[in-house]
Amino acid sequence: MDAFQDHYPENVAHCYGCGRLNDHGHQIKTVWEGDETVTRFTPEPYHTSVPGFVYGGLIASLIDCHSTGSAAAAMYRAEGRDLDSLPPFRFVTGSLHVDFLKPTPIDGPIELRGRITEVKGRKVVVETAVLAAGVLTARGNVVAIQMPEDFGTAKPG
Ligand SMILES: CCCCCCCCCCCCCC(=O)SCCNC(=O)CCNC(=O)[C@H](O)C(C)(C)COP(=O)(O)OP(=O)(O)OC[C@H]1O[C@@H](n2cnc3c(N)ncnc32)[C@H](O)[C@@H]1OP(=O)(O)O
Repeated sequence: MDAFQDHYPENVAHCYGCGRLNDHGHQIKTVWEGDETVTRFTPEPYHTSVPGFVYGGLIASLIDCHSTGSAAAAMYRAEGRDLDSLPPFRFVTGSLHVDFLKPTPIDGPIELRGRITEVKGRKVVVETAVLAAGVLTARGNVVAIQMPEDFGTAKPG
């Protein structure tokens, strides 16, 4: 099955976390499983924090891009639109909160399971459970905001 990220327009497909065109990035892939969004990622040995465990910044990064992708997919779903239909929905991170509940073992795949808890205007809130071998090790809460037309061009105020 195609992942959400396979449908990102080329000009937003370079993100370090989720861009399919970023050779150095994580290139995560997220799909619907019922009402949950799911990303599976296998960490490399160099993603270490304490030996044997995953670096927390990687977990935050995975939650971040899993959530922005989930937000876009949720908005398409809410409008009954195909992921390739135009104009495309693009979401950036307004807020990223992570609770690290337990060390995450590095020796196997990590699963992120997201639930959409709010869709309002340009905002989508995604809650994500991070599991390693079925054990909940972290929880994320992301407020994703539809990218403004002038993103990156507004002058600092
Ligand atoms: C399938 C195809 C999909 C394509 C997708 C490709 C994506 C690829 C990209 C991948 C990216 C990967 C990920 C990355 O790395 S994204 C890179 C990291 N993120 C950024 O650089 C974002 C920088 N910030 C901004 O540009 C602006 O501040 C944004 C756009 C976020 C909001 O500024 P804007 O002026 O536009 O917003 P608004 O004031 O009209 O508010 C609108 C609503 O939002 C609510 N709000 C705002 N901020 C926050 C906050 N911090 N916490 C909680 N809520 C917040 C606000 O209360 C309001 O809600 P409500 O009052 O209506 O309820």
